[in-house]
Amino acid sequence: MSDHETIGAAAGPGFDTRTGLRPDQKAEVLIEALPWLQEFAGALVVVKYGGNAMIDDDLKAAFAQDMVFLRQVGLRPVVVHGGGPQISKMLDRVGIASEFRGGLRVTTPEAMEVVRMVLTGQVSRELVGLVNAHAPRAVGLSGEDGGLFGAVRRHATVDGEPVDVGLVGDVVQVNPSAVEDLLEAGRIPVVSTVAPDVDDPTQVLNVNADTAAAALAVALGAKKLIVLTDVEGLYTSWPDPTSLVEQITAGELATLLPSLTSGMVPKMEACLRAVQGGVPRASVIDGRQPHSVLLEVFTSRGNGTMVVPDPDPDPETASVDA
Ligand SMILES: Nc1ncnc2c1ncn2[C@@H]1O[C@H](COP(=O)(O)OP(=O)(O)O)[C@@H](O)[C@H]1O
Ligand SMILES: CC(=O)N[C@@H](CCC(=O)OP(=O)(O)O)C(=O)O
Repeated sequence: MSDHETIGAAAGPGFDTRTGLRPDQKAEVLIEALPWLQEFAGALVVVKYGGNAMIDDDLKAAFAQDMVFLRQVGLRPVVVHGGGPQISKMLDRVGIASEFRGGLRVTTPEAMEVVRMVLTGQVSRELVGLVNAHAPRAVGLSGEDGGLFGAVRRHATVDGEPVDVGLVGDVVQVNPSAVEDLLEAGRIPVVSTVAPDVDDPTQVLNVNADTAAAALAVALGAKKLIVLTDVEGLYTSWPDPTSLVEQITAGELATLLPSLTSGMVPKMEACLRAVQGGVPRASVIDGRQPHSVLLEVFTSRGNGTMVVPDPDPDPETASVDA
């Protein structure tokens, strides 16, 4: 008899040796989801899946299963994926060094070819395949498809000084109809973040995936933006574990932003832009936790850091916080 079977025999009839839960505990987990299933019925949720959270095959498969679960229970998930580490690995293989300034990859024309190839030809394909292993719903598209994104060259600054980051873009136009058509057809769109330059549409630009996810969430009128990364959330004084932030208002985040560094800058800027653009909630969660998206959407505690709008100064029109 295995350890689990021994525990199961002691725990009584109906004990699930696979999950380690008694029937009443299982029922409790399902019932906890009920108010959230009601709250999110039909909701459009943009989920940004960062390359650093694609750590192993089991985690990626669990993420794909979560997307199918969301769609199956009536939400409308849209995946925007990153792939920073995967791009760096491929650049290394072809002998091109990776350099970041202000959290953005310095993108030469040679690097841009690799960025486009890895995002649309490798990372997107893998995610689409993993989702479709559960249900044939995923369709991959990039910012180039159906006029989804238009971008302008980013004029980046570091410590107030202008820096040249090359072929890096900021999304300034979103035509979400291609994504909406897919959602209407019951699909799960999987979006890669390369975008044509609006000033020269034959030129594609490398858009940070956090930034693109925020622009898409605003354009689609999403109910929530969820950003998966490889830390628990935002720390006000990184890496002090006691400084993890559970909830922060847009105003507080705007004040904190100048003190943030590296990958957290585009991530928190994206959450701020999303909330300022009308998305009611933007959360940064730990993608290293299997099924972190399900836990975020369907449990009372959620996890990570949630960015919320500033409180309404007029108590007459202020709504009760969900
Ligand atoms: N204040 C902070 N709070 C949390 N993480 C931070 C902070 N400052 C820097 N980081 C770093 O930012 C990283 C996440 O950004 P990034 O590597 O770009 O992730 P992703 O690939 O998910 O977009 C974390 O792994 C952490 O090392
Ligand atoms: C301009 C810029 O930095 N683009 C990113 C695009 C991919 C991305 O954002 O991936 P993550 O979400 O995994 O970081 C890059 O080249 O790495």
